[in-house]
Amino acid sequence: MFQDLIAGGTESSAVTVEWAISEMLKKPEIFAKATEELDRVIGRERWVEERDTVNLPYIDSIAKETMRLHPVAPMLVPRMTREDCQVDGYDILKGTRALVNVWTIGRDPTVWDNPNEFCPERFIDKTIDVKGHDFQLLPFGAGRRMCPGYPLGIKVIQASLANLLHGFTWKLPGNMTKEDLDMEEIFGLSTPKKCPLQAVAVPKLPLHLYSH
Ligand code: HEM
Repeated sequence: MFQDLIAGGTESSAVTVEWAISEMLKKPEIFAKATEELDRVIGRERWVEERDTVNLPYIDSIAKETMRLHPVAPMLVPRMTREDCQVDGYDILKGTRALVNVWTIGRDPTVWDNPNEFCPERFIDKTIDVKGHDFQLLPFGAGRRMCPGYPLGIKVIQASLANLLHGFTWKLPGNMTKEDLDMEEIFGLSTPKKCPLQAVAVPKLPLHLYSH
């Protein structure tokens, strides 16, 4: 069970961070905004620590925007109705298997402006969170079977993304252009990238910070 918890937690965070950097390589101006925030809040003499993340609203918005477009579990975990009920005028019989398609909710044009555009700014100064109360953004699910690891998951995503952006300048390899970057996903129980991201990470902090 512990192995499952560790594997589930680390894989989900790594997939999310890979999507975040891929989306940013498609829209390089976002790197500049993230770098501005990191330089202002952290400076160039140290790495980002977990306690810093509350002071990094733009990094938080990048994480949320990535989870909106690329939820790790696009259909959550299936539910079974325990009694007959009605949802939005539809009769649902007891014992029906119900799937909540958070992937589609995250791209619903009646809920989101320009839903297919990666735009972290949409979360700036908004209270919308990933704690299962804002039904338009449910990357960790909601209710009694919501992800119990979400406080850890969100912190791992924020801290690792912040450090990867703080410590490195990101580029596409060789002559590759942002148009060449493949954004296809494998659609199943989870949604990893079909083609793993290949990118060049160039250190940008003082060299002694990379020594241990
Ligand atoms: C990026 C990080 C993570 C994401 C996006 C994520 C997402 C999810 C989602 C969507 C569910 C299903 C919730 C539902 O159907 O309402 C789930 C369930 C679960 N997650 Fe996570 N998770 C993450 C990290 C973690 C971590 C770090 C742990 C443990 C340390 C964990 C343990 C679990 C467990 C045990 C369940 C099953 C809960 C149940 O069925 O009652 N997850 N997760």
